[in-house]
Amino acid sequence: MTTSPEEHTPVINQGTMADTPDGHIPVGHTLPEGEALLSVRNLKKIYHTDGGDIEAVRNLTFDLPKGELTCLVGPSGSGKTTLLKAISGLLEPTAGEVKLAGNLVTGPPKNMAVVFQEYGRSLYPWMRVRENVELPLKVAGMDKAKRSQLVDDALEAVGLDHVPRSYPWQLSGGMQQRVAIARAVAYQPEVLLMDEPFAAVDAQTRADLEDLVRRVWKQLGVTVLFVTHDIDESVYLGSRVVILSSSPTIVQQDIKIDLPDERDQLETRSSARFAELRHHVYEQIQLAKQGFRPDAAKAQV
Ligand SMILES: Nc1ncnc2c1ncn2[C@@H]1O[C@H](COP(=O)(O)OP(=O)(O)OP(=O)(O)O)[C@@H](O)[C@H]1O
Repeated sequence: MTTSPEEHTPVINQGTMADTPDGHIPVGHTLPEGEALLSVRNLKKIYHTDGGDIEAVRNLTFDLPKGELTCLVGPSGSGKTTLLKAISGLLEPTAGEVKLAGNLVTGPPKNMAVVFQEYGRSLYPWMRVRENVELPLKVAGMDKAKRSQLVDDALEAVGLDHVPRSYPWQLSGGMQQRVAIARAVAYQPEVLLMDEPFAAVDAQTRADLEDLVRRVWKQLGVTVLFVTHDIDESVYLGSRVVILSSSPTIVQQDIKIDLPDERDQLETRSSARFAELRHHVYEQIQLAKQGFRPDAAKAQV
């Protein structure tokens, strides 16, 4: 039986950000000039390879308002990493643009930090925890007293103030990822991009790290874009979930997550609303895997 995404729409509450009555933010919806911290417009990426062109991202448009925690989910190979690289200025898009606070992104922006999945490769093994966290601040030319205070605060925020002199390889995987998060936090970015940061840690540690991200997000008021292929994680973490289609990628659906702001691994995940939202996102991902494309995309060949 063929299904359409409309048939899978859950009953979702009224939100605040230009959303439709059922809680969906219309695909391609943009905020008025000046309201978005990060704007992605008609972003397209084609990889030119010896074996031919690979159109990874076809046309992506969305805005991130300041202070929101948005999760991006999509099937494997749907272009999540490609998108994040383009947003962080590490990859030049084939067409379209990314703007951060109104400025065109053409290289890694100063007010952005990225946390990758592979913490083992993002930390310098010959530097102690404290030095790893401090490094971007040093590179930015910050004075020693201020650096020291920011590193102390960041290590405390991630619960690692007891191991500042350890080397990364002396720590567990979860602790190493916390060092990577501390480094991003100390840098005080306006936007924090996270690319499947917890994919390589065990389930218990992952739950702790999810709560850490929500805590840090609230404390700092930072705007977060969190990429994951884990549906439960996207619903638990986000105030909004953007669902990507399979490649060549477009936004398939954009939904508000109306769970209470205070989240708890046991309470939230066992609530009826969590189950409903999870079910909805799961169905959308299944549709994406089957090659479903929303109406708005059918005209985009
Ligand atoms: N450097 C590259 N050269 C050629 N093709 C690439 C390159 N990087 C990615 N691709 C292709 O672009 C598409 C999107 O890949 P990407 O890694 O961005 O997806 P993803 O959603 O992050 O995948 P995953 O969920 O497996 O991490 C895939 O078809 C991939 O094979």
